[in-house]
Amino acid sequence: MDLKPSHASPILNDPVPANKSRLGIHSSLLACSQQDSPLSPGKYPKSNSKKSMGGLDDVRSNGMLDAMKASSPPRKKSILKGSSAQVASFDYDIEDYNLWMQGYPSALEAFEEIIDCAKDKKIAMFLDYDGTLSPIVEDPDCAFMSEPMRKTVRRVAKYFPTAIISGRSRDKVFDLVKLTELYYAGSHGMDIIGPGSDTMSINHPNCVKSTDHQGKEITLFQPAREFLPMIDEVFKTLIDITKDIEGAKVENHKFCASVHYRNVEENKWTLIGQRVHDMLKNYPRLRSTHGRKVLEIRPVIDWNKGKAVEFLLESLGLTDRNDVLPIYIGDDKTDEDAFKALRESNLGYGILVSSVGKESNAFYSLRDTNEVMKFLQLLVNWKREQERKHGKE
Ligand SMILES: O=P(O)(O)OC[C@H]1O[C@H](O[C@H]2O[C@H](CO)[C@@H](O)[C@H](O)[C@H]2O)[C@H](O)[C@@H](O)[C@@H]1O
Repeated sequence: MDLKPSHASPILNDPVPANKSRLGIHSSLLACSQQDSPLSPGKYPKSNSKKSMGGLDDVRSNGMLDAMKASSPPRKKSILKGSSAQVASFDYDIEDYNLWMQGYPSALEAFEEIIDCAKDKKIAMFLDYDGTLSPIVEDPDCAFMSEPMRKTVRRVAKYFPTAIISGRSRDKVFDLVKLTELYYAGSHGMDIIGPGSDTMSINHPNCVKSTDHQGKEITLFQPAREFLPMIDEVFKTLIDITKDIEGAKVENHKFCASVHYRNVEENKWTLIGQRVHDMLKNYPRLRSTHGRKVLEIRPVIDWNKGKAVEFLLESLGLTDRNDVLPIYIGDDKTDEDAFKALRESNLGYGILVSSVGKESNAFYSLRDTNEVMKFLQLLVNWKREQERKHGKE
């Protein structure tokens, strides 16, 4: 089966990715799409705040402050209709949200549609960590995964090749997830361990041999290895330049570093942004991206979560096949690279975890981590039933 679209994909130029480019996908996936969204281009801009801040300084004039403000919407007490979480409601108009859902249908409600596409295929599951498997909390060190979620992910991995792709360091995310049956990609995919141990070529320039926690020999894929000393240096500098800003927190994720401002007074956000921006002037080979109330400092290399998905699929022997359906679930801007990779290759589905309407390259949505768990459980139950029918259980 031809996995390429029948015409040049408009995806890159399309400002309304979720509705328009649904039309550009391969027919096997298209058959599963039930509706096109009536949303108009630019309906959900990345930022709600005013664009021009008067050009007072770099951070304001280059839009960095806007992005910082928009990076996680303010919470509000009202509960969204049908929401499965007590805290998953935000300061957004509910009608607007429901309209948005027409372009990004709930993966729970569209479950039949999804498994219809999956029934003759091998699902490969890719999961983000923060905001997807664990709810967003104030302290990044306390972003624990619930036991029911862990049990669910373990079951998912029993039936489908499953990888976690996180902005955290590989070690940190493993410490939080604690499941040996998964593949792990840390530092936004710049540190991958997994199927590679058996199939990754050690001759690849970015592969290195190492040992895991149990002393077992493994192969790591680390395309930003040369940046290790630079990130260490930058981590120390970031601690230094934020030490007088109450609530700021800096994390070292080995191939990238994070500066959190979730617990910083909003009137200090510009200051943080400005200092990070100034520091980066000394590091032209680094750049900053925005996560949820976090600035992420990372190497300027052509690598991201989307490339990591492609790499893992290849390492798993799952590329150039028409019987594979990758599904990526994530909540953050950095997950958009993975959604985009799947959308552009017409290979599989991105599912955005969000309680607010925002433009995305995902196909479907889930409101919160509870809905993620429900979706994963449905997949496992469906797969078990399939295997039972085919006499495997
Ligand atoms: O790719 P991810 O696994 O989603 O990691 C992205 C960032 O996640 C963490 O920060 C976010 O979650 C924290 C805990 O809920 C929250 O306090 C913070 O505001 C969020 O930005 C992690 O600490 C970052 O280093 C990751 O880059």
